[in-house]
Amino acid sequence: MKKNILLFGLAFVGGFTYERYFPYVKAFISDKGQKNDDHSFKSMLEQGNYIQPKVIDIMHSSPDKHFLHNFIAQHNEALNVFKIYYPDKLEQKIYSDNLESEDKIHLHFVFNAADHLQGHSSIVHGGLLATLIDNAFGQLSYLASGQIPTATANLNINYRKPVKTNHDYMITAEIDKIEGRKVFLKATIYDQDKTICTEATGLFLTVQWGGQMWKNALDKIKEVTQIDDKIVKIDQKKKE
Ligand SMILES: CCCCCCCCCCCCCCCC(=O)SCCNC(=O)CCNC(=O)[C@H](O)C(C)(C)COP(=O)(O)OP(=O)(O)OC[C@H]1O[C@@H](n2cnc3c(N)ncnc32)[C@H](O)[C@@H]1OP(=O)(O)O
Repeated sequence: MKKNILLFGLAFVGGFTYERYFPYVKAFISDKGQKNDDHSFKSMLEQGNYIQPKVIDIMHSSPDKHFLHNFIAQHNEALNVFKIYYPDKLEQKIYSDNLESEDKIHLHFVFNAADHLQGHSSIVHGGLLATLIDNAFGQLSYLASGQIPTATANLNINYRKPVKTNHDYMITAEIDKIEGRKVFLKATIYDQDKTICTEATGLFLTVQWGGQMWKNALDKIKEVTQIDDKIVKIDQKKKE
């Protein structure tokens, strides 16, 4: 009888652990994120010591619902390339203290949109560019405000040149200033010749929404990956 209870208990705990962690483990060991590792900006980002945290690939593959990650990044035919790069010094701060408001932290997002994301023929839909920039601002402001969720209060976009499908582009997002709950950001989309195609500014405000959801997601990922040890440093990888 006791043995049966013990077996039942073990099965229950095993099932719970499997249910909770397996999707993350699967995402972590999957090579999904490695398929589109090459792009036009790779050597430039390597020289600038930008890293590509593995956690981002996990977020793209995770079962947690998120608009961009689930709708676009996971759609096999939408983005030929979608890679997020953080500066090395940001990596050390993600799970610890706040970024200093004066830090000019940059995040870089490299993307190459497939034909499925065109508006006019061979031109990436402007709404997609707004989404990518909004999401970049959302990540950066979340990290810059010490992992407090933020909401878009204002987003301005100047579309200077068409962004073409099936070409590599880079979004650079940075903090302009932080004043209390207000995070002011700016972003630029460059083509492979470093020509500016799109410029944006944004105002994000810290809010009470969904903080626990993001915290839970990051905690789960952290537990599975022991993130501090497993973040992939592309410059180190290259030297190996
Ligand atoms: C390891 C890596 C992990 C990464 C992990 C990343 C996780 C994280 C990723 C998340 C990535 C998703 C990113 C999606 C981002 C959205 O899509 S959010 C959804 C779209 N946005 C919305 O729905 C917001 C709708 N608006 C609102 O709810 C409210 O207007 C707001 C924005 C919360 C502000 O309302 P409030 O809190 O009542 O603030 P309020 O008192 O009105 O204003 C405060 C101040 O801001 C100013 N202000 C407010 N609005 C404006 C405005 N539009 N323009 C100028 N000033 C304004 C006010 O004038 C006031 O200024 P002061 O008088 O204090 O100087």
